[in-house]
Amino acid sequence: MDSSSHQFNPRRTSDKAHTILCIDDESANLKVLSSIFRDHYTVILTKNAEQGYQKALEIIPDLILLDVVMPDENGFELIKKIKASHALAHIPVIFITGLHGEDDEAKGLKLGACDYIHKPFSHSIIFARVNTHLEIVRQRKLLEKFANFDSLTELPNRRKWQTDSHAVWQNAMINQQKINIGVVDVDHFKKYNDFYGHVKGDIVLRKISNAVKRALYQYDGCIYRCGGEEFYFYFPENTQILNEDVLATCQQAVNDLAIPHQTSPVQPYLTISIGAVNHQPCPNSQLLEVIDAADRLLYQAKHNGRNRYAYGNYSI
Ligand SMILES: Nc1nc2c(ncn2[C@@H]2O[C@H](COP(=O)(O)OP(=O)(O)OP(=O)(O)O)[C@@H](O)[C@H]2O)c(=O)[nH]1
Repeated sequence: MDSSSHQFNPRRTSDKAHTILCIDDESANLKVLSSIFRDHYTVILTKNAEQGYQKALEIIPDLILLDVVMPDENGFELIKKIKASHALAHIPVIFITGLHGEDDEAKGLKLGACDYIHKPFSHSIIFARVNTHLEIVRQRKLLEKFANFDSLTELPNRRKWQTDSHAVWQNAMINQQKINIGVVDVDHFKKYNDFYGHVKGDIVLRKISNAVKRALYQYDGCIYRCGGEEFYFYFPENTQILNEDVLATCQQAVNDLAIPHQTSPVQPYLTISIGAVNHQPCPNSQLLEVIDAADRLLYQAKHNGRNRYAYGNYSI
């Protein structure tokens, strides 16, 4: 390895917001890698494949620098495990190795590595290459954020609901756990917009969604913006508190904001209505039917005067 300086201007990814996991059995190599990157990134060092794999699962790094020749399990075996893991497959892996053969390099790239760097390496070149891959990571994260989050409320959006709710559903089915699924809707929001204007409407939508989010988080619940002023949520069955109390907490969190709504026939402040069901997912039940049931209960809550929740069990 040469010791040429790597003190050139790092790009936007150099704010220590990223974590690099280095896996190499040679302490001297780990030391050099650490010295190259530690001023710009969080660097985690591990000395063998198993330790590296466990650490990767624990911290989910942004990039992995991986040696090939190591005792016990080599880097080629480890990358297969990484690429087969749902949690780790997306992480870019760069081989740093003394194996210079064309076949080895081709094998490493075919196994899913995004780059293959020969030892001895230039400090400035490895730094530049890692920077390039971390820039791609940064852009991928940004894209994921745009795709999965609502820009107004910063809540996860309908697309994210579709993936998360499916996972929550499957998990509840496997663990024989009941879940609560519901719909929140702001009361007389059209009247609010008409009277106060859409800009204020946007601001209060953000306040309301944040209040419900904070309330639900206490109970491991999560809320998603799935329509204009309509939000879907779930929270697991909780042995410490009645499910209906969770709904009452959400309701109260919005009432406590005391956002004036002069033209509301319900209260002189903004309120929400909630429809929610308790359900044990099973192979014969479907998420869409459960949401429909929650929606019917929401309608009931609206019909019965708003600023309330309607809750029930849903079984098939
Ligand atoms: N400011 C703002 N308004 C929104 C947004 N999305 C939807 N809305 C408004 O939300 C209102 C929803 O109106 P309706 O569906 O008639 O429902 P509502 O007036 O809340 O009445 P109920 O639901 O029956 O209590 C409409 O005026 C939409 O324009 C948004 O992002 N910002």
